[in-house]
Amino acid sequence: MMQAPLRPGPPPTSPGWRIQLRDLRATVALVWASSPGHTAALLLLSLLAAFLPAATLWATKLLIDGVGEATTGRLAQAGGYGHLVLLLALQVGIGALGSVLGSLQNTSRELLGDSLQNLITLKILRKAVGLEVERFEDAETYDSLQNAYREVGVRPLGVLTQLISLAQALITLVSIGALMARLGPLVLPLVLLASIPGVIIQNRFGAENYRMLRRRTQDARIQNYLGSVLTSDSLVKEVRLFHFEPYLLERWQQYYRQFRSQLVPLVQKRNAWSSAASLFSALLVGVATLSVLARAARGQITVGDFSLFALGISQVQGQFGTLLTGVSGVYQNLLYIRNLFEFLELPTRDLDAGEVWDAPIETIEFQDVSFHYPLTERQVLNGVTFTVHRGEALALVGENGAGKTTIVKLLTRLFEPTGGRILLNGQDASRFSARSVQREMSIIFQDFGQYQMTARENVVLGASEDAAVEQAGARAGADEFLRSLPDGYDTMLGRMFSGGRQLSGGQWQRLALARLYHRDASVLVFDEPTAALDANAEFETVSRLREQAQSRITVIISHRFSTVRLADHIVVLQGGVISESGSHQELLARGGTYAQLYTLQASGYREEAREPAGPSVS
Ligand SMILES: Nc1ncnc2c1ncn2[C@@H]1O[C@H](COP(=O)(O)OP(=O)(O)OP(=O)(O)O)[C@@H](O)[C@H]1O
Repeated sequence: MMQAPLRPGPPPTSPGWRIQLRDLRATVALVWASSPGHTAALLLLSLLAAFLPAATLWATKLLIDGVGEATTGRLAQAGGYGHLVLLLALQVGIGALGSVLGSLQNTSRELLGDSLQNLITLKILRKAVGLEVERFEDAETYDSLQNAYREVGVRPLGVLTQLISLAQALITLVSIGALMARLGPLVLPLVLLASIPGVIIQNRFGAENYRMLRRRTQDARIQNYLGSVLTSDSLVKEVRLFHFEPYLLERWQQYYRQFRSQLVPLVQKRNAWSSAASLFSALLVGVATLSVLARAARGQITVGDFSLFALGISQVQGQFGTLLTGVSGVYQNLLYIRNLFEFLELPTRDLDAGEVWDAPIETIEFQDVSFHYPLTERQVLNGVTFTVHRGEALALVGENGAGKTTIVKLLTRLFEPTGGRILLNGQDASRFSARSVQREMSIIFQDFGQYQMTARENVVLGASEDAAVEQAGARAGADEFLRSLPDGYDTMLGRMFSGGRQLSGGQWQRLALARLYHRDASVLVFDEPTAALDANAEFETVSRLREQAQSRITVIISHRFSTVRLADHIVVLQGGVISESGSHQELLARGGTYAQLYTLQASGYREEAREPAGPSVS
């Protein structure tokens, strides 16, 4: 059965002409900015080349007329043999000039395309850096990013090339048209008319193709995801073990079949209409040829004139087609480029806006903080109030989805509260720039990064290097295994690149801890710090953490009560509301949720310890 897409794709959009005009200007400016020299060169060379077809036709006509005279014994009238050779040289010269111009044009276009691709990719990456973290959890942003990337390579250069082709076609058409006008008043209009149906068909189906692709964006993303699950190194074990492959493959194919069912009628219809247009065109060209033949029969034109007509038809049709499709091609390219601009126009957050915070954080105070994620209504935090001082460890406890990580996201200024205030050393945090506050914080997230880079890069993350790298490694209990790697801290990690050493889950986590310690921050945040560590390692890590937290504020999120109990202050969250708070002893004495959960987990350990046959906790 066909699976419904997760969400419907974005509707096809046709921006108004004002937007199109603005995009056109922006595109030309973008191309120019990427390489002014190559853009100017391409423009000049193309305009020069636009005169060549007419020049070739005229030279050919003169040569054929000359040859005609010569072969009928009137060489002297043709200007003599020398003149014929001169005409031939002219024709060959024009051809040679055409090749030189063409080659220079190609060079400029290729280099311009490369600079442009680089500039746009850089713009996209810079944009992504400035986007709100929330955007990355939003499917639409992903679509937008994917659409933007798809357009990087060809579209903007396509617009410029088409604009140049338009000018080029106009020049060529006017110059050849002037030559053809000599063959009778009807010839040129008939030949031009013959080009119109083909162009109309091309436009109509081009627009339909665009709409189909845009509708498909979301499906293509799901299909890509399915493919990536099938080829992922981190998922391969689970996928094999659960025999997930047939289902994934089938779904992947379903998306393809759905796309195919739209593609087939489109291709068939387009080709049927195209052949009808060709027939019509051939008919009109036939009529035009008849009128020229009639003139020839009356002796009103020369053989050269007829050759001009015969060779000129395809030129005129080609250039007229370029002229008509050029306009719609620019229009269509601009539709695609809108995807790029849509992404580049997404609002960014200025992380440096506000006063600069440059002191250690001594107290953090949540005052009646509430929060709902952007684009959602549901309050995930409600009236959250607590204070934590330097030297203290705060633990956040609660079931999945209670709001623990959200508190951390607010604390670390990835998001701003929608209600209430967060005070740092008694001052409203929102006054200060997010980046300057973040400098005082170090964090290890539940889903911390495993960067496919060297161990050293994993620890310093671009910060200037010093001896503190090894110190941080030692504090995280990672120094020993990192030193034992082939190149020590400079060993490439992960499987993605050749020569990379894969670490175990616990080792990666220790490396992330080293990263956390490496930043000399006054607030340390541990979101599930010990999830991938064994019991010994957990005890070691948590004890070390307590030792090192004396002059800092430590915030710990954990489901393990053995970790939580070490905190000075424990906040229990239920559905985004604090249900109780206090020290471990206070909460136990209170006999509330915390006490119940603690007793439950502790009894689990005791049971296991008593029962030798049961699973051991090692
Ligand atoms: N980006 C988001 N957009 C909308 N809702 C979100 C987003 N992230 C989290 N939520 C919702 O906010 C609530 C709190 O999530 P949060 O991640 O803070 O929980 P948690 O207590 O850390 O859970 P866990 O123990 O599973 O990590 C959940 O109901 C979750 O569905």
